[in-house]
Amino acid sequence: ALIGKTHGSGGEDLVLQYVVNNSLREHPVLTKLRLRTLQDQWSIMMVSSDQAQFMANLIRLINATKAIEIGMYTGYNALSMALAMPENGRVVACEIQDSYINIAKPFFKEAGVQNKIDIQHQTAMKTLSKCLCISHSRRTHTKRRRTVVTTSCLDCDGKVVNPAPSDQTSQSLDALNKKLHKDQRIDLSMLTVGDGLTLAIKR
Ligand SMILES: C[S@@+](CC[C@H](N)C(=O)[O-])C[C@H]1O[C@@H](n2cnc3c(N)ncnc32)[C@H](O)[C@@H]1O
Repeated sequence: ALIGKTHGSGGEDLVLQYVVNNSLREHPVLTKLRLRTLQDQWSIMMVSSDQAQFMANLIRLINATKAIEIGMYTGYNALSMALAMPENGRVVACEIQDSYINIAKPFFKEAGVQNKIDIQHQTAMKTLSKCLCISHSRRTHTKRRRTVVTTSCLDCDGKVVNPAPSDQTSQSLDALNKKLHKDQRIDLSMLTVGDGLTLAIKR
């Protein structure tokens, strides 16, 4: 089965199939988690494996020791990032649905990274306000580190390209993409991997 996904041609995308066949290196526990997640009726929400691998490599590249996962679902991306981090690395992962958290937990344990993932069963707003508040108060004491914010930018079916007036999700995503494009405080890249990935790098 095709592991990557795109907004459009999906399983018929031979180039994507080639990319996945020739670059994916999936940890065995990630494979198990992916197969478990595919049994869920909302598995379309899962991050694509090639996108998660890219984010893990980004973590290695900038030696990140902190990541915040907003909406972890069954935890594929959170686990992938935790595996890419050193022992002192921490992924704060929030999720509002406890059924998804319950799926994720045994896989985090099996991969031996449960101590690196701080699961927060609460809304993104609560997690973000807590994390950003802490990082702001620490900024005066520590050396400035590179901050990379990544967001999903295309949604899984590409509706953001021409969002219907009634489609609030795609309208909001489109508004965010346009806002980031104008924001001179960041360097920006929008990638078409998975459901689309924006890299916003604080200047
Ligand atoms: C697209 S899925 C995320 C996929 C996930 N990153 C992965 O690795 O497969 C979005 C998730 O966000 C959760 N969610 C939605 N609204 C939320 C909120 N306000 N706060 C926290 N989580 C939320 C949903 O329950 C869902 O599990």
